[in-house]
Amino acid sequence: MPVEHRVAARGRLRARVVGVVAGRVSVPGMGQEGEGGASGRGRCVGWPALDERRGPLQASLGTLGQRLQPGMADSAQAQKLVYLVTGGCGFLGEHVVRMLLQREPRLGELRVFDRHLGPWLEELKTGPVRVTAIQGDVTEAHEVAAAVAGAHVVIHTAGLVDVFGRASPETIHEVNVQGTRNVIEACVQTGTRFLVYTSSMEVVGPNTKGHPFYRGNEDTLYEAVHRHPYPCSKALAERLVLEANGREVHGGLPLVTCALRPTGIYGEGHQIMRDFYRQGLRLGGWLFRAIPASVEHGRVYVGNVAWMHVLAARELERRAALMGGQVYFCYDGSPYKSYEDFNMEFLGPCGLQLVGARPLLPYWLLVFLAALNALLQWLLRPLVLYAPLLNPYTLAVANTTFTVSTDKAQRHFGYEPLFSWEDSRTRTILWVQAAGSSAQ
Ligand SMILES: NC(=O)C1=CN([C@@H]2O[C@H](COP(=O)(O)OP(=O)(O)OC[C@H]3O[C@@H](n4cnc5c(N)ncnc54)[C@H](O)[C@@H]3O)[C@@H](O)[C@H]2O)C=CC1
Ligand SMILES: C[C@@H](CO)CCC[C@@H](C)[C@H]1CC[C@H]2[C@@H]3[C@H](O)CC4=CC(=O)CC[C@]4(C)[C@H]3CC[C@]12C
Repeated sequence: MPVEHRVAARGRLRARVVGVVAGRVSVPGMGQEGEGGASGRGRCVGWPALDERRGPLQASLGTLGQRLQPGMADSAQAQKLVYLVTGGCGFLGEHVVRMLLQREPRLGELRVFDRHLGPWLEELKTGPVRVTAIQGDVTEAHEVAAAVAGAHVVIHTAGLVDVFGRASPETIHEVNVQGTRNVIEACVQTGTRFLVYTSSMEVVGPNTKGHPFYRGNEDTLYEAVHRHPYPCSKALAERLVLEANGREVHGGLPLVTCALRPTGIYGEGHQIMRDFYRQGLRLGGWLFRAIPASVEHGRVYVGNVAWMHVLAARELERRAALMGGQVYFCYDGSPYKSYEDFNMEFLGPCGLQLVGARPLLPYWLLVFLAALNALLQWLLRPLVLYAPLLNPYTLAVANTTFTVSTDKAQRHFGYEPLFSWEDSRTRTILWVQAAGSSAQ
């Protein structure tokens, strides 16, 4: 039976903590290189500047937890640490949570914060590490503060990933930008010193002009201009995180932050891959090529993205001067291919075929269909949510080369992919097969 625990502070209801093994929320106590970054400091057309929106976090810590000891002192290296993963029940978040439990020896308590808690969290509570499930919303500053209080490290993956028009631009901004601001302010107020933010390749591009980004790295010059609410929000949030590096947190020590920028993530739990599989099954085993095979789209395996988060979080203290305020693309040995050809690496062994060596429809017709979908979405909005995969934005992303080639994470914090391409491929195929058959 999960224990339900409500954390009260300042007389208000805080985030719901579900299943705290020992019924306790806070266990506090612990502690630039010139590389600039592939722009990402781009412009968001039609979006407000950072400071035009909400002010700083208002919530106080109230009675929550003990006061933090500043920093993780050398003498306390063996000390067990408290980690918080926001969005810990999402596609990437679940992998980060499991990776931490498997590969972080200093982990003493793992707080999993999400708007929607997954039932799989229950199975984690029998292990040696205390797993604290916290149902909360990153847009609620007091809920975030309650969850952060006493944590040594925050991995902030929570976000609204929507490029299909399901959510309003305001909601995307609220979750991705204000939510991130709340996380930063909570760190500052509680004395939490280490923050790893899950950014995105979308912070850089593809831009609105469709310029290719061909095997670029964090220093590649690129004109980052965004119009879509999702990349705009990720770019603004990333900037907040990087600018917060060096801020004094409660206790007097500096906040150390970095941002990881995955390209398109794939692997177990990837819903769009599963949707393509089901669509192929419905079409009798066929998928139809829409994008030229020559357009390269960057992809990275979820297990390696999770591993990169764990390593970055671990090394942030020791290598604060080098890593603080830095951005890192997420990369591994996944091959450079078009979006559709890459998907076929998994869908092919599951019995699907991609028809056509070249796109079956002329590009202008795809542009027309994407625009039609956008129009239908707008017309139908008062009645029903129409949000197909194809729209002008997704077409532009899928049809513009964007791949990375870098070793910055290896140089800065010793990252090597944990999973080879063969492992990543096999794991993903097994998951697609299982996810597909469970849908039958
Ligand atoms: N999926 C991809 O290909 C890529 C994702 N990313 C980033 O990685 C992060 C994770 O993305 P995914 O795992 O793919 O998405 P996801 O949708 O599977 O996971 C996001 C999680 O955040 C939670 N969440 C959303 N709004 C929340 C709120 N207001 N309060 C608390 N929790 C909230 C959701 O419930 C979900 O569990 C996001 O920040 C996204 O921008 C970056 C690059 C590529
Ligand atoms: C034109 C269609 C023909 O089959 C294919 C449409 C595919 C699109 C739905 C995807 C193509 C590229 C994807 C995006 C990309 O991987 C980068 C992303 C990074 C993120 O941070 C979030 C997800 C995404 C925007 C991802 C979303 C789906 C695509 C647009």
